[in-house]
Amino acid sequence: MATIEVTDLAISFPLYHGDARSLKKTVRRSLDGKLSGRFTQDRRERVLVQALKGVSFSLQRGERLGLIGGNGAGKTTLLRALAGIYEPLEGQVLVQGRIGALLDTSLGMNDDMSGRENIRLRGLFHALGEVAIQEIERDVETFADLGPFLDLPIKTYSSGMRVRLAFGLATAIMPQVLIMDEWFMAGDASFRERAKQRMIGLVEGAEILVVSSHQPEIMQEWCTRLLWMDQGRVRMDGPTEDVLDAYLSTAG
Ligand SMILES: Nc1ncnc2c1ncn2[C@@H]1O[C@H](COP(=O)(O)OP(=O)(O)OP(=O)(O)O)[C@@H](O)[C@H]1O
Repeated sequence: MATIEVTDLAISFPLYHGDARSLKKTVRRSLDGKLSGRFTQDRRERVLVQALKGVSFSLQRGERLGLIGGNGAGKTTLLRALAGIYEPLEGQVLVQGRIGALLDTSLGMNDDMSGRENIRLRGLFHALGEVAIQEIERDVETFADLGPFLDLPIKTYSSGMRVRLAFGLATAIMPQVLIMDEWFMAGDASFRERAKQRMIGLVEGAEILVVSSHQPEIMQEWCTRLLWMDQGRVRMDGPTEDVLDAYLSTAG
């Protein structure tokens, strides 16, 4: 059964810079000699940006969680930590269930191969047999609706075409936990409607969705619960309408 358990998660990034000493000085000067809550230093005196700090929550089967918050709040870092791309510096991320991550359209794709070849490659990666691979190929072909482009190298695709293929693929081999950036809900209205139908199918199968978005309408449409991220911390966690009301009233 799919579950997510995040406990006291902290992630930070060292600030490498051409002139690290002057960067450190600038940070220090601007903070009146002290490092603020968002910046720390490690033992090697490198300046670190605290992308996430003290983040805890758990998700059960069937929950659709939205991440909201301003620029740099930590949403992308949290999605990447859930997908296993970033290792926690402190705390724990426990994800049970097969993960599908829609964070980057080039993730797991070979640019020189055609859409069809990429579909087959994904099937082989998941150790599927020929019959199952053919089924996925038909399914993604119909969903992505790329016409003759399906047999051309994906480096010839527009960004919207890549999204269609990546979305189709990630949802064809059913993940139990779907982790997604709002970028993937881009595309024309008819694609969004079909993507929504497919997502509803996934979530109604009692799996978990975690999605990041700046758009309140997307949150209302897709999520049952919101996590409001602010400066790398969870500012509020609750039902979509409650958190959205509080967030929008602060944003003014
Ligand atoms: N690879 C990186 N190197 C250094 N700092 C980073 C890196 N990735 C993120 N950060 C920092 O971590 C913090 C959180 O960034 P993150 O991208 O998670 O925010 P976000 O909420 O997704 O923002 P946005 O809505 O603008 O995309 C920011 O202060 C950012 O500068």
